[in-house]
Amino acid sequence: MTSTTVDTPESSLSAEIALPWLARQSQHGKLCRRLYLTALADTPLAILQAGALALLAARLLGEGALLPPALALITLLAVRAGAAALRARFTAGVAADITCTVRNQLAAMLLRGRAARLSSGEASTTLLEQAEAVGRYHAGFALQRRVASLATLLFLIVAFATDWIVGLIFLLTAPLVPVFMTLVGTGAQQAADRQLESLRFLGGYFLDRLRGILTLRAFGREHAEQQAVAAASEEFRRRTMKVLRIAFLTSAVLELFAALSVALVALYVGLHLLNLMSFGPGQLLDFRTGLFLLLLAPEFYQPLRQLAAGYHERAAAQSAAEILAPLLQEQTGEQQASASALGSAPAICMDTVTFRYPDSEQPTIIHLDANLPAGHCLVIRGDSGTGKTTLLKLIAGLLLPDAGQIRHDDQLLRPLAAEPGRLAWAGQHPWFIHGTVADNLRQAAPEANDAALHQVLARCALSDLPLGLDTPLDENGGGLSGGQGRRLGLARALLSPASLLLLDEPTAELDPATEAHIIQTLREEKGQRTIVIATHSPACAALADQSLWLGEPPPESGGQPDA
Ligand SMILES: Nc1ncnc2c1ncn2[C@@H]1O[C@H](COP(=O)(O)OP(=O)(O)OP(=O)(O)O)[C@@H](O)[C@H]1O
Repeated sequence: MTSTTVDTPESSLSAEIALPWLARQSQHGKLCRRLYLTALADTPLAILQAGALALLAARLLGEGALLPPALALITLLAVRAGAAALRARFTAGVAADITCTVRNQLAAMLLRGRAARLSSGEASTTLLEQAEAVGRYHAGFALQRRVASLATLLFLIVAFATDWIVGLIFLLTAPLVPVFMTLVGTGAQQAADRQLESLRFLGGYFLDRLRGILTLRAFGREHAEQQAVAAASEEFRRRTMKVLRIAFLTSAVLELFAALSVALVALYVGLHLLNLMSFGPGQLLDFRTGLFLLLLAPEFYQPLRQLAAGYHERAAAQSAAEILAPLLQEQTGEQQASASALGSAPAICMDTVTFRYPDSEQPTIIHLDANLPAGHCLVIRGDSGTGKTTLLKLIAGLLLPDAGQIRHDDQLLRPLAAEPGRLAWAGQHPWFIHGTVADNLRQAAPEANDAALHQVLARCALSDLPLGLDTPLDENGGGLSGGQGRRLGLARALLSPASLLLLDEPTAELDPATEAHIIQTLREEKGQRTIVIATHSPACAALADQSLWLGEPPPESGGQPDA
């Protein structure tokens, strides 16, 4: 059997393992099987079609009824066209299914904040382009590789059974395809890697500039940035063209191989039919058999040509898998660690927790220990940049410690998505949906009635909003002042039924009267929920049942952290 499996020397083992692993996540195994069967069905249909056409031509030139081979030919053509249409449909279905599965898993991972190492642009490129490359690879090249192996074997059996010299021509020329693909493999992979790198850069760069467009205008940088985006786009175009050039070159050279091989078979058959050659089984060759072999030749190379045409899909998917596989495997590990949901207010235990951002040389949190009983309030203090927000994210499970453990109620921290509503977060820069104040509050409690919404607004000193619950908001909180936006974020957290509240600077930039109002609200929450607050405010710090200093301890604490 002529194997068409291609493994370039630079193949990364992790990527090769990851690609089938990703495909197995797909729920639609049935669709994959149907695709495989319709793809396989083409080979026997092609052989029968060549046989029927040769018989019809022989009868046209000689004797015999024309109707049976003509009917058989028409039926085979129709069945083959139907199988091809079904195959195209199943291919699209399988590719979409795998892409969707990969996207869902990535999205879940992003929602849980496991993408600290990915910029927004990279994350969007990963979600859109790379997930699609993996889907295309599994429905295209990976499947065609298996189909081409079996089809090649079947054609060889038929060719050897009909005329061993034609069988030998097929056998000797078929390996040219995998050999050539191996030769172009290194170049194709490098080009695909560079294209992907360029796309990721362009995605991140463009998104960042779009976000900061007002700032860029304020500093008169629009033109310079426009040129920089154009340069990045041009680089991406150049790299894409290189990938396409390799893809076209591969296809063109393989077309040439296939044409030469078909010509060789035609020469052999023609010389024998004209009695210009007198060796091998060809001496006994009649017109019908000769035509059958001639028609079989292009069909023999067809699956291999299709394989070669999709070779760049493999390079693109392999580049994508290098990035996707570690992310998704990390997620599986987390899923296995997850267990049952927590009940009411959790106790929190931090055991020698250490955390370092991937880009930083020094850890932000080093060997941190703390024990917070259920329903208590922990206040985290420290100078700016000492890691208060980072610690809140660690407690939320949005970041994972590099060493040590964080436990909620003696159980290892579970992913947020596994227990929606377990905790509520009010950050320094709350995110809002485009809608009204009521729409945003109901993100936390969809069933809450207007009275409950008014009550929570009052508790957060927001009773005087111009249009009350109908005040319109945009994504950045436009429609409210910065302080009102932060308090609305707090109101949303308080409205949720979460048993753990994580609050980042809830009283920052408030006048003393409003701060006292908010502190009173938070005091009322103590006991019912476990609360962790990061703050610079001494008044807010008075809420603490326990406090934790990050960085240099203040002089009044006697030089000791007061955890
Ligand atoms: N995504 C990130 N990647 C790399 N470093 C980060 C990231 N986020 C924060 N840092 C760094 O980690 C350190 C702690 O940041 P963090 O936001 O936790 O500080 P903080 O104590 O909450 O500060 P502040 O009081 O100003 O809000 C800072 O030095 C910051 O530059």
